[in-house]
Amino acid sequence: MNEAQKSLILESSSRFLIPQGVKVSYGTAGFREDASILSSTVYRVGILAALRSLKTQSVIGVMITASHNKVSDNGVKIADPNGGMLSQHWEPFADELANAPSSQKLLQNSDFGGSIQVQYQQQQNSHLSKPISSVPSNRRILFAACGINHWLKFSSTMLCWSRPAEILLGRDTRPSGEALLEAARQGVTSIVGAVASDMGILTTPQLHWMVRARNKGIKASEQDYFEQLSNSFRCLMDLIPTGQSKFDGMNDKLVVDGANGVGGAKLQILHKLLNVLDIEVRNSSEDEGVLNDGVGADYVQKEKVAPRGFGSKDAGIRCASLDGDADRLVYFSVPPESNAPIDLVDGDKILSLFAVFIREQLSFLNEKEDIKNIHKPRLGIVQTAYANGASTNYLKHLGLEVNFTPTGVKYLHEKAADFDIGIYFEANGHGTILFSETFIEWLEVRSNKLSSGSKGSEAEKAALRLLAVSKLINQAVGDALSGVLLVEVILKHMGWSIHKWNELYHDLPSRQLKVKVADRTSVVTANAETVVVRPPGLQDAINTETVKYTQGRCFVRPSGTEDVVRVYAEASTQEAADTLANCVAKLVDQFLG
Ligand SMILES: CC(=O)N[C@H]1[C@@H](OP(=O)(O)O)O[C@H](CO)[C@@H](O)[C@@H]1O
Ligand SMILES: [Mg+2]
Repeated sequence: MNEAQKSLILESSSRFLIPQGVKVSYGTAGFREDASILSSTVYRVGILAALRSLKTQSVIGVMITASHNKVSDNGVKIADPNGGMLSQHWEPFADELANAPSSQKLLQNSDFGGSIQVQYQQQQNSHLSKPISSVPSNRRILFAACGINHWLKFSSTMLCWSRPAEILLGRDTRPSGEALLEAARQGVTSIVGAVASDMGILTTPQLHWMVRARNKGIKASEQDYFEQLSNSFRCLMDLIPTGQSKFDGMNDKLVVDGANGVGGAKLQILHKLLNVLDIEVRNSSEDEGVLNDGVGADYVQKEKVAPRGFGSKDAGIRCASLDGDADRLVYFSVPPESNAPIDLVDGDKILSLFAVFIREQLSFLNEKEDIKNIHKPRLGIVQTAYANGASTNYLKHLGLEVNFTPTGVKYLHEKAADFDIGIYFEANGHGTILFSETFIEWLEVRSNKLSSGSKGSEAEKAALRLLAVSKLINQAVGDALSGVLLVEVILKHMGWSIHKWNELYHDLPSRQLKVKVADRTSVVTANAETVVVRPPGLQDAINTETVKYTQGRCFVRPSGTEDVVRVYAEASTQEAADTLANCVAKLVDQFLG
């Protein structure tokens, strides 16, 4: 590392001293802590993002948000070149940088130039080289993260990279966001030549969308985002079968809970642009309420109650709730009696609605004899063990391929990318539909052919609908705004009310509990977290309990975001699900307490 670079990092890092005794970890949602201790972490993530940008020679994103956490928390995560989550290989490096105890240590950990030299020497003297385990651990991580051939192209100083680092910065509405964004900016610009662009207050999915668009060389401003969503939405509206534009016994109105966060205000902008939907936004950041306090998708889904500002006056109206950074979405309807539980339409049911619609379009496309043997697009569904068993049964009965991954969007997203069309959702409402590049190309060719041969045919409309869905639904991450628009247009297409939609299947009663244990990492699971392999004996004990219940299913796993072991149980009645969950929670306590 040259002297100018060294002094730049030393000088800027002295403004962001690491708090004593705090150790942070880059989890499923990046770094998330009380906002008051985060500035050095965010500054260092800025450095990491610039290094990631140099390594990938692409635009990288940094989002300052703590999603559905309380307003005094904040967090930071990196968006990779494809708009997805930071590559898992780099997570340990994020931890090393964020936890480096001093500026000198930080300097060593950011020393790409040094790494290149070591790497280069190893390559040149491979018969003499030291075993990799003798290389300092931060360097080993870099080696794992970066292909050797790639490194060899560069000299020992990062100033020789062909394209300077470029980072897009975004934040949600938290009061701590502005200062933390400034910390991120200073981190980025402490790498020579790196450029940070402040994109302002955004939803998390907007920032991810912009990063993906920039790297694909397409228009990437917030206005472009709104235009792409509204144009593809209008296209889908125009393709609704005639005579299908009225809901089945339901008025047109949608009321959205914005969690007092960023999503409400952004939805208002979309709403104005669209001018065709009847949407009322409550709990917008412009209102009085506190972010995520008795509002938002996480609260509604976990507590199964209506958010603040909603009550029996809304009975019969279609309602939806976004989380604090608008990457989660659930629907619900409020009962006429004030203390009855709400009808929750969760991520599993949004997934099912999308699957029914996509499957219908694919069947229109496949109807034509001439393509039967040419290409059969593969539709794949991805869920986690938290998906309600009734949803999985429903999807399998439709003949769909259902896959399971561990909890965490990065796993679901990765699996969904294996298909021509991959639909993934967590029960909590985070999910999207991925279209492979080859499938999009195939669709474009096919819709062109159909428009010259059989214009106006169902097959042509199906191809156009699928193309519009691929533009409407965020291809980078789950996005509550594009999710709302897709749900709304599919309900119109089907002529379904929220009640009809909710009747697709009936959820099995379920219960989630948290158990505090001495060390949650002593629970090790396998098979997409459905089986405990350590401590020995715990899974057998869970099995013995679970078989006592009709339709019983139960699993435990250590949380990735809280210091607890989570217990999930399902059974044919609520009482049985509660009892099963409580018994298994006791077992967890006995084995690990
Ligand atoms: C049961 C549950 O809802 N788990 C959530 C929660 O993860 P845990 O690892 O369970 O703490 O936060 C993750 C990040 O937001 C989200 O992806 C996941 O679905
Ligand atoms: Mg969120």
